[in-house]
Parts: sequence; structure tokens; C-alpha cells
Amino acid sequence: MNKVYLVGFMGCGKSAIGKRLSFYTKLPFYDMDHEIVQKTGMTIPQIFETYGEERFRDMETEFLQTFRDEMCIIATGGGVAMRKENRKLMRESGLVFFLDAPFRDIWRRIATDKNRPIVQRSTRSEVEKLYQKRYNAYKESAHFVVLTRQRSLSKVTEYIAFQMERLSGKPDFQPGPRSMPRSTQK
Ligand SMILES: Nc1ncnc2c1ncn2[C@@H]1O[C@H](COP(=O)(O)OP(=O)(O)O)[C@@H](O)[C@H]1O
Ligand SMILES: O=C(O)C1=C[C@@H](OP(=O)(O)O)[C@@H](O)[C@H](O)C1
Ligand SMILES: [Mg+2]
Repeated sequence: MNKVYLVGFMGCGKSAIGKRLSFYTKLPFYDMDHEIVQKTGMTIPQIFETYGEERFRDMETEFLQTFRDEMCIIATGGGVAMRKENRKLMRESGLVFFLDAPFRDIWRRIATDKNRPIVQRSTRSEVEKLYQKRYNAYKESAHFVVLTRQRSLSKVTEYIAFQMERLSGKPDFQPGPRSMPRSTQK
């Protein structure tokens, strides 16, 4: 195990918490969206517009398949945990934390964001349906479900750092779901 992945719906805090967690743990931080933007030289809306969503999804999978073997924190994009292949890649190469936020909080944070093409092209109720449709996949991908409701960015960050520290202290800790202590395994 050397990576920590943050998964969850748009606006649950993956990017913001990943950055803070990196500061807290001194591990490097990568935001998948940012990496894809750098590589293509295009914004996320431009990628969706030019190549279509499916090609963007392939780029996400490519990232997971090819990203260097380094101890680090990775904020995924909100769609990453939807592919079974991606869930497997993440679980086999690290610890996966699902940031579980209520839709009401999420919508407040993302409703006016111009950089999320799915939000741009959908109504509130369509985005809520997508949230419900995706929910189980996030859970399935995760070793830990982190309830973020009424918790500040610092609180959530500290909780994840605590779990990382606790697990790295275990002499027999190895990657993958089976190695998780029973009490915390999902
Ligand atoms: N627990 C939280 N408390 C307060 N603000 C939050 C919390 N989680 C996320 N936010 C805020 O919501 C916005 C969207 O978060 P972001 O990290 O971009 O989400 P994601 O990367 O999961 O789409 C940011 O402004 C972030 O600071
Ligand atoms: O949920 C999604 O399908 C997406 C989430 C976005 O990332 P965030 O979850 O960081 O907003 C970004 O990858 C893209 O707009 C698609
Ligand atoms: Mg993000």
C-alpha cells in the first residue's frame, strides 16, 4: 500500500481535503482532474466538449493504470469509482476513503460551478438522481466511509490522517481489503 485515494461525488471535498491532507502528512498530492488538464492542455469542459465524456473516462482509467508507484494522496474525480476496473485498481494499490456528504451540502457547493460540465448541462433533480445512482459504487470502492456532514475540512482531514497513521503503525499492514483490521473493514 502506498497511495491514499479520496472518492465521492462532486463537491464532497476530495480536492480540498486532499490538499490539506498532503500538508498534514507531508505526502505529495495529485488531483486527477488537474493531472488530466495538464496532460491534455485543455480544461475539463473542453475535454468533454471535444472528445466526449467516454474519452474522459478512459483518460481517468489510464491515469490509474500508469501513475507512478509513489506514496501519495490522490483526489479522484467524482466519476472515477463508477468503473469496476477503476475500483479494483484503487483498492489494490492503496487505501480508499469515501467522503460521504449529503446532497444538500453538495448542491450548495457545486450549483454555480462552471468547471463541472455535468452540473452545467443538468437540472438539480438530474444531479440528485446521479448522486443516488452513484452512491453504492462509492461505498463499494472504499475501505473507509467518512461522514463529512457538519464536519469542517480540518476535522475530516484529521480523521483521515489518524486512520492512515493507525494503519501504517500495524506491522502486518499490507495493501488490499483483506489486510484491513476487522473492526474497521467495510
Ligand atoms: N466538509 C466541508 N466543509 C466545508 N467546506 C467544504 C467541505 N467539503 C468541501 N467543501 C468545499 O466545497 C467546495 C468543493 O470542494 P472540492 O474539494 O472541490 O470537491 P470535489 O473535489 O470533491 O469535487 C470547496 O470550496 C471546498 O472547500
Ligand atoms: O463526477 C463527475 O463525473 C466529474 C467530477 C469532476 O471532478 P470533482 O469530483 O472533483 O468535481 C470532474 O472529474 C468532471 O467534471 C466529472
Ligand atoms: Mg475535485
